[in-house]
Amino acid sequence: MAVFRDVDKALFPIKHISAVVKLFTNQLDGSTEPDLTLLSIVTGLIENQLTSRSNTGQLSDTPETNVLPRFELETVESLYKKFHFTITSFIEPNKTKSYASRDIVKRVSDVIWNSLTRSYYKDRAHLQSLYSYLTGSKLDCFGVAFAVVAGCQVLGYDDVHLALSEDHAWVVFGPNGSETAEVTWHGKGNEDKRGQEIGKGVSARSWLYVNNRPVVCTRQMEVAALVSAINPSLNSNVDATEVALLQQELLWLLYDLGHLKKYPMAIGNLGDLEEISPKRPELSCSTLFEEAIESARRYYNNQHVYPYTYQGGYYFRNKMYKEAFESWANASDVIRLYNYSRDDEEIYKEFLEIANEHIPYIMKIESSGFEANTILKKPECFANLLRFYDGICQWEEGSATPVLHIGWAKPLVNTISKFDADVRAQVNIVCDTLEDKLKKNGSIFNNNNNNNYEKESNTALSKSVKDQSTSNFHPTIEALTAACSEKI
Ligand SMILES: FC(F)(F)Cc1cc2c(N3CCN(c4nnc(C(F)(F)F)s4)CC3)ncnc2s1
Repeated sequence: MAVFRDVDKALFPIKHISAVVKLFTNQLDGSTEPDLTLLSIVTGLIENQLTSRSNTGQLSDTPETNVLPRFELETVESLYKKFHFTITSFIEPNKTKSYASRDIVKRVSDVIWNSLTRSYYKDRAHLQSLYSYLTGSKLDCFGVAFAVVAGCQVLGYDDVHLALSEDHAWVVFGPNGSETAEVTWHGKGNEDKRGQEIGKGVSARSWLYVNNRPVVCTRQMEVAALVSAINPSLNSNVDATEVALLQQELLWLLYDLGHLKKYPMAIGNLGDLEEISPKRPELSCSTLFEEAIESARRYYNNQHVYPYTYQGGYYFRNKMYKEAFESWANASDVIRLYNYSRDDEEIYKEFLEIANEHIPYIMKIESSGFEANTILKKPECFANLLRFYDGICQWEEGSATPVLHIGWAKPLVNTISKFDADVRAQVNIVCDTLEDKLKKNGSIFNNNNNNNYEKESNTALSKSVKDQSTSNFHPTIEALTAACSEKI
C-alpha cells in the first residue's frame, strides 16, 4: 500500500501550523499527485481537535497562535489504512490503468453511502473531511463527493475528478472528463440521483447546475476544495484562530502555485479571510474579490453568482453602499438568465437577505442622517437598484416556481420611493416597443418554451444611465417606475 514518503513522515509529530503547510508544499511539488486521503485526514484531525469542546481551554493561553497539540504519524497512518482497506475490500484496484466506468463510480459512491451513520444532522459543521468519515461515519453533501474522488484515487482511477457548482458537487470521469455522475445528495427531502448523468431534466436551467459551467477540478484544485471546506467555527460566533490561520496559509500556498486561478469561490474565501486578518497587504481583499469575478467571467461565462455577492458583502460591511448596489445588480444580471427551481433555495435566500435586509438597512441609514453625499441623490444608485430588482423579476419569469411574494413588495416599493423624483427622472428608461423586441429576439412565438426569448433579451441598463440606452424591464419594474414618475 502506498505508505507515506519519508519527506512527509519527517514532519511528524506535527506541532506547528508551518509543518502542515510544509506537508501540503511537499504534496504539491509536482513530483506525484497530491494524496487527497492523507491531506483530508490531516486537516480534518486538526480541525476537529481544535474546534471540539474538549480542548478549548488548553491552547488559548499559548503566546504564539501557531502552536498545535501534537498530531502523531501513527494516528494519521491508522486512519489512512482504514480508508484504504474500506475501499479496496469492496472494489478491485485499477490494474489496467483504464478509465473509470459509471459502474465503478457508482460502486465507490455506494461504499461511502452505505457506511454512513443511518440518520444524523447533515448540515452540522465539521462533517466535510475523511477524518469525520473514518471516526464518526458522518459526511455532509460535499464530503461524500470528495470521499468518492479520494476513493477513486486510492483505486488508481486518476480520471475521476470533482465537479463543483455553487451549491452542489458531482464527479466527471472518462476520456477528457466527458462523463458526469451524481454521487451525493442535495438539499432536504430530495431523492438522491446517484449514478445518473448531470442536468438532463428541467434542472438543466437551474442555478444549482450553473448552466453546465461547473468548476471541474484537477487534483490540485481538489486540494483547494478540501482547504476551502475547512471550517474554523468553534460555534456560530467564534472561530478557532489556529484553524482559520491554517486555512489562510494553505489558500495562499495554493494561490501562489496558481491552483486557484479557475476557482472563484476559493479566491472569495481567501478574500473573506484577508478582510478579517490581512497577511498580504500588497494584495488587498477587494483585489481578491475582483479576481474572483474576473475568473468567473473568463472561465465560466459569467454564470456564477457568488463572486458578486462576495464583493457586495464586502462593500456592505465597509459602508461602501454605492459599490454594493453595483455588485448586487451584477449578481442579479447573472441570475436573471436562470429558471428558479426548488433546488435553488440557497441562492434564493441570498437574494432575499440582500433585498429585504441589507438594502432596507442601507435606506434607513441613508435617509435618517444628514448624509451630504447620500446615495439617495445618485441616479446610478437608483439605476443599479432597478437592475437588481429587474433581474430577480426576470429570474421568476418562465420558472415553474414563483420567486416573489408580498413580503418582497413592501421593501421594494419603500426603497424606490426613497429616491426623489428629480433623481429618478435622470434615469432614462426607454423601453423597446414589441416590434423592436421581435427584431432583436426573433419571433415571439418561440417563447412557448417558458419565455426563452425573454431570457435572451439583454437589459441594456448596465450601460451608463445618462445615455439614451434602451432596456427591457420586467413589467413589474416598469409599472413601479411608471407609478413613481406619475407621482412627480
Ligand atoms: F460542493 C458544494 F456542494 F459544497 C458546493 C461548493 C461550495 C463551495 C464554497 N463555498 C460556498 C459558498 N460560500 C460563500 N460564502 N460567502 C458567500 C457570499 F455570499 F458572500 F458570496 S458564498 C462559502 C464557500 N467554497 C469553495 N468551494 C465550494 S464547492
